[in-house]
Amino acid sequence: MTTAQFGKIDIDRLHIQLGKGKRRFEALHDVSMSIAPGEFVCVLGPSGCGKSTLLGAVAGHLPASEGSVHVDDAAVDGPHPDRGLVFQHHTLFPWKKVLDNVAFGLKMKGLARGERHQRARNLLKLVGLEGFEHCYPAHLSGGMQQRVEIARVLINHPRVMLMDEPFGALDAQTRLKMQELLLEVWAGIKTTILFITHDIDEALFLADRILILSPRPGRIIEEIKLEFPRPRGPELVTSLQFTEFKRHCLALLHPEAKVRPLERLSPLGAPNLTDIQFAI
Ligand SMILES: Nc1ncnc2c1ncn2[C@@H]1O[C@H](COP(=O)(O)OP(=O)(O)OP(=O)(O)O)[C@@H](O)[C@H]1O
Repeated sequence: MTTAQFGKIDIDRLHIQLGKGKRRFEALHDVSMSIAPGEFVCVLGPSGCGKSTLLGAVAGHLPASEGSVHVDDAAVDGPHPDRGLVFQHHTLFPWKKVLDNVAFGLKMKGLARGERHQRARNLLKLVGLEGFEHCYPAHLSGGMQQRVEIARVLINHPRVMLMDEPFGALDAQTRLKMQELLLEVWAGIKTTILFITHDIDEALFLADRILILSPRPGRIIEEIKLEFPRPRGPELVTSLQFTEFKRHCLALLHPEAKVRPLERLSPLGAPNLTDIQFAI
């Protein structure tokens, strides 16, 4: 596993207002956080709380109303290929073959055809799509299209990957496979990942740290550090610690369910059964 040098994100007292005139409202309120190079951070929060807005601010698509966003100490003031975006719905060019979709970023940089195709092939291998270089996106499954998306972003060697519910449209089994694939790829390249999801299990499985946002206007209400050992596999989701953390997240995100948050999450590797008194 490599150690990342780049991809530090600093968000300082960020406020974002959206809409115009009387419809103007605050989407994010006083959000501050720092993400270390190579860290995997997931953001969870209720629908409409501003998760995509936060991602949009780091991407440079949405200006701060107050506060700032820095990546590697440079102020974010617009989009940059150093910050790659992956969405739920793919943005592949339907008229281009897989290889040309992935190589597109390098074409923009002026690299020769042979070089860009070679790099695209390497990345397609990394995401398990060797042999599909000459297919058109429409001939691939949803999971395969998301693999192409990931390769397409990785070809720019981004310092930061911004992922907005990238697996939200996939069936449960494909989603799990994609999560494992993403962890494998990330372990190799160690780019910083900021990942938005609605799915508590997904966040717990993937992240080093989870940030939970309040309902609109979004602000950080809790930060959960996860030290589940890596590499992580499907058995993790059935462990006692995983369940504890899941119940804790549920309590914060779905107060109507009256799941009580744990006062103290038991330390990883040392489950304490007396902690599992989830009064409902
Ligand atoms: N361009 C815009 N103009 C006005 N309102 C907007 C705009 N974009 C988003 N909103 C509103 O801002 C709020 C935050 O939106 P955002 O998409 O960031 O939330 P989210 O947490 O990602 O939601 P979801 O989980 O449902 O995708 C929502 O209430 C949304 O309706």
